[in-house]
Amino acid sequence: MAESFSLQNVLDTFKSSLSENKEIYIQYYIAGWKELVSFMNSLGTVFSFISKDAVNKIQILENLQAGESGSHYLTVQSMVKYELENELVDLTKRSSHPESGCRTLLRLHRALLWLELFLERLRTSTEESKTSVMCSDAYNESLAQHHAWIIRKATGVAFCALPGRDSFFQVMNAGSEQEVVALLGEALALISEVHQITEDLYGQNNLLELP
Ligand SMILES: CCCCCCCC/C=C\CCCCCCCC(=O)N[C@@H](COP(=O)(O)O)[C@H](O)/C=C/CCCCCCCCCCCCC
Repeated sequence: MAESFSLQNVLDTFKSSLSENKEIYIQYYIAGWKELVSFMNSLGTVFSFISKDAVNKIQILENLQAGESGSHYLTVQSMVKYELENELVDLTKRSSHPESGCRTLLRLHRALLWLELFLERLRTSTEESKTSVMCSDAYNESLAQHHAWIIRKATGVAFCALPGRDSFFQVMNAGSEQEVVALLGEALALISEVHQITEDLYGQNNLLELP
């Protein structure tokens, strides 16, 4: 398991991603994902195909931030405005802008819903609950509808290799079970807020189905 991983770190980075006026700083949003990916890497090579895709998407966003138009990629709101005003988003099929920031962040945004559903299941789970079941139920309610059959199959296999509930509670590094449950509640409120702000922004701009 990743030694330095803690749920508090994830909570802190997502907290930093929200500005006073509820804009989302891409740098911290990405940092939250990096924490999660480092945890996933510690679970074994069966998860490599998932973490490679997440890392690839994080890298695309980091490249945009480091590029000559980087100042427009400060927040999700400024990115959406800039890319739409400058016609930098493929809206109906992938063509001239296959790796726009809007499209790339949408994939992570959908995965954030999976995370929210999974953590909520963990929070309310009992000793008998199976992480593989919680994880695949959350996946089926969120990301699965956006994935091809082959990805759904591979993902199902990977879920079977997940460690048990006790290991998850330990790796969160948040103390006793009651403390973990309390911290999960706090993290969930924040993740849900970040998700909802992005969902509303993308919905208002018809960006929720970007190819
Ligand atoms: C104590 C905390 C517990 C929670 C720890 C969670 C750690 C999760 C870390 C990272 C999650 C990975 C995020 C994956 C992003 C996937 C984006 C995506 O949907 N990509 C697909 C579409 O992209 P395009 O082809 O349109 O560019 C792509 O096809 C996907 C390929 C790989 C499979 C993605 C499966 C995602 C499953 C998410 C569950 C992860 C389970 C990890 C369990 C710890």
